[in-house]
Parts: sequence; structure tokens; C-alpha cells
Amino acid sequence: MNQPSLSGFNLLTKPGGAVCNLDCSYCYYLEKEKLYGNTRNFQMSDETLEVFTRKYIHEQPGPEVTFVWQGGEPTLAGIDFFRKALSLQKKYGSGKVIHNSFQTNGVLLTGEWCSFFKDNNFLIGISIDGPEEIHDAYRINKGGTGTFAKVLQAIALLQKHGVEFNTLTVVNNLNAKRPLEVYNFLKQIGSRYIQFIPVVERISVNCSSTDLALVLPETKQEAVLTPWSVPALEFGKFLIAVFNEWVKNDVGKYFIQTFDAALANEAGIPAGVCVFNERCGNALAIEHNGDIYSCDHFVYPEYKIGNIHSGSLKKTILQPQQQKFGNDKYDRLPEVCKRCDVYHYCRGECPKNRFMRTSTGEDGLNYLCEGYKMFFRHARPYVEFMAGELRNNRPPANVMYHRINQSAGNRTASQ
Ligand SMILES: C[S@@+](CC[C@H](N)C(=O)[O-])C[C@H]1O[C@@H](n2cnc3c(N)ncnc32)[C@H](O)[C@@H]1O
Ligand code: SF4
Ligand code: SF4
Ligand code: SF4
Repeated sequence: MNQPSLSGFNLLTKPGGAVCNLDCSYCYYLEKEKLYGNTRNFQMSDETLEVFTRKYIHEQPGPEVTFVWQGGEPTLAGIDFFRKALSLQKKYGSGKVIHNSFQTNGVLLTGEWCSFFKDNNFLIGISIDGPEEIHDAYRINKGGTGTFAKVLQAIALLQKHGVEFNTLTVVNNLNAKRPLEVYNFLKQIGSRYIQFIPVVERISVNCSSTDLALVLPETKQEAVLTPWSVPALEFGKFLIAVFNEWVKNDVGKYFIQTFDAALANEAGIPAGVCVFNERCGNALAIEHNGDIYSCDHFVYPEYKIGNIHSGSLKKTILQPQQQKFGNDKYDRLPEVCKRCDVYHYCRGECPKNRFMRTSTGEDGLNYLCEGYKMFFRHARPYVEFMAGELRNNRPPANVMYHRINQSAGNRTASQ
């Protein structure tokens, strides 16, 4: 049998565990504090930070390493924590190129943070769900007040300091109905790199207050869909509405992760985002105390695969349980996906969302299937055209001037 080999991997890092200054209704991570019931201090210790930095850099197979800071809310760890992180990155750098990306709700950003980000070349991801009324529906602080104004201030500060940022927008049951308002708003605030993440969560009906309430796809517990989850067809229609606008006016000016992934898949290159790749398992999560989980969306006791303090990181990632986790993305697809005409774009999306049954009674169909099928079928002729341009060394943006687009306004969601 061939030994598995290690290609690049990412550890999404929780420097302050799940602790957060906000209380977003749909957040999947807040409740992870329950995994560490007796813990009072969730700050990653200096010792753990050092061991993690050393192993993460030394055990990466390639010449580049990206630290991805997330949470909870990473600003709560304080600037000094990240100063320490940078000095450790220098100490253990071994000549590798090191990047830092930092995902934040933005609320605590100050001029000092922004100067720090600028001086140290951090790439910032800001969470924003749309205009005020839409954003504040779910992104609220501990007192229940909306955070929109603070997030806009943060974006203005980032811009003032010349810090690069992208935006992450959770598509939920409310903003899904207002695609163009959301998209035009994101453009208006200066976001050029846009991620739309569908929210799909189920909550257990009978769990105790110490159990995790959000369930895994394979759960046998009785569970119901959360009200903020986006209905599959509405997600498909949302993507189509934004795509129609983008493909007419914005290709090459705004970069929307789902659309870029479709083009990459059509062109036969890696999608750049795990959910649209055939297999996954190379994007893991590390908690404040060094515990390592298969993926940020699988931070559950049964998916804890090791701890940074014990043994080699490479061995942890190459162990059979994690290899199976990554391979299951393909191996456990229902037959309908393997035969699906848009499989090469969709790839059954994220295993976290595969809790439906197919019409033939097979488990493991993605909850968002109908939406993705509708969207990818709609986008296919444009994406094929753009990939053709790429193959001929011409810019995919030519799609905006091609006759395929003249009738774009007439194409309907069902095509
Ligand atoms: C868990 S947060 C941590 C970083 C930071 N606190 C923030 O909000 O950006 C990371 C990202 O996940 C998104 N998110 C939260 N709950 C989600 C859910 N149930 N499904 C999909 N994305 C979610 C957030 O909006 C945010 O963009
Ligand atoms: S700010 Fe981020 S971590 Fe905090 S509750 Fe909202 S989504 Fe969750
Ligand atoms: S389970 Fe989903 S989010 Fe996690 S690595 Fe796989 S595709 Fe990505
Ligand atoms: S569109 Fe549906 S059937 Fe096709 S690959 Fe995606 S989840 Fe599977």
C-alpha cells in the first residue's frame, strides 16, 4: 500500500478559543467553549504558541506558510499576543515565506491594530452580512445590539491605513432574499474579494446545557434546521442574481470565491476552496490548548485527532482517521452526485451539509443540492466560455462583451 504523503495544510488557529465579544445568532463556534467545561482562561499560552509556530513552520512541506488567525474573536487575544507570534515566526522561519491572515468581526479594531496589520502585511477578513438592517438581524453584541456601525468604522480604518481586506458574508434566510442589495453594498464599501458562505445548521431537540447543541451530519439525535439556515433554492437564486450582475459588469474587477472556484474547476486547476475540491482534510483547526480537530466545522470530541504538544504534526495529519476524513468527501458521495452533470463544479460541497437522503433512499445528499444544481447549470455556459478564453491566453473578462451575455437578462433561473 502507498504511504500517504503530505501536501500543504492549514491550521485555522483559535488564539482565544471560542471566546467572543459578540453573540451572532447563527454562530457555530460560540458553543465550543463547552468542550472545555472547567476552563476559565482561553488564551493560548506562550508555550503552546511557540510549539505550534515551530512545528507548523518546520513541518510544512512547501516554501510558504500561512497562519490563519480566527476564533471566536482573535482581537480579544490582544496585539501583544500577535507581536509574540511574529517574533516566533522570525525565530523559526527557516527561510520560508510566511503569511498571516486574520478573520475578525471588526468591532474592536483601532488605529493601533490597523498600523500593526499594515506594518506586518496581514490580510484581514471582515465579516459583514449586508446593509445595516440585514447585518444587524443576526450580528449582534452580548447586549443584543447590532454591530453594523462599528464594522463600517473598522472598514474605514483599514482603508485609511491601507490594509488589504476581503469580506465574508454569511448567506442566511434573510439576506438570501436580497442578493443585489447585498452585492451592491459590498462593492460600495470597497470590498473586491467577496466570500458568500451559506449558513446550514441543525440543532438538537433534546440536549442538555452542557452538550453541543449543533449536530454533526451523521447524528442519530433528533434535530431540526435552525431558522437562520438558508433554504437551498433561495441560495441558488441568490447566487444566480449576483452572478448575472457580475458576469455582465464585474469580471476581473470583483472576485467572488464561488465563481472563481467554478472557473478553476472548469479549467482543471484546484478550486482554491476546500468545499469545491474533490477531497479535503488539509484545513484543520487548532484550539487554544493545542488540541487539533479535523476541520473548523468538525470541532467535536469524535473529530479531535491530536494535540500540538504530542508528537509530530505531520504524523497527526497523516494518521488514517484524518486521511479517511478527507477521502470521505469523495468516497461517501451518493451515486446521484457521482453521476451529476455539475459534479465537476459542486463536488458534493461540504460534508458538513450532507444530511439529506436522495430520492432512491441513499444517505449523504447535500442539503444545498437543489440550489447548487440550479446555480451551476445556469453559470455553466459562461464559465465554459471564460475557461476557453483562459486556455487561449485571453482574459476571462471577455465574457462581458460576448454575445452569450446579450441575452443574460433573459436567461431564467431554471435554465
Ligand atoms: C466563527 S467566525 C470567527 C471570526 C470572527 N469572530 C468573525 O466573526 O469574523 C468565522 C466566520 O464564520 C462565519 N460564521 C459564523 N457562524 C456561521 C455558520 N453557522 N455558518 C457559516 N458561517 C458562519 C462568521 O460570520 C465569520 O465570517
Ligand atoms: S463575531 Fe464571529 S465568533 Fe463571534 S459570535 Fe459572531 S461569528 Fe461567532
Ligand atoms: S469538511 Fe467542509 S469545510 Fe471542512 S475541510 Fe472538508 S469541505 Fe472544507
Ligand atoms: S448539485 Fe447536487 S447532485 Fe450535483 S454534485 Fe452537487 S450535491 Fe451532488
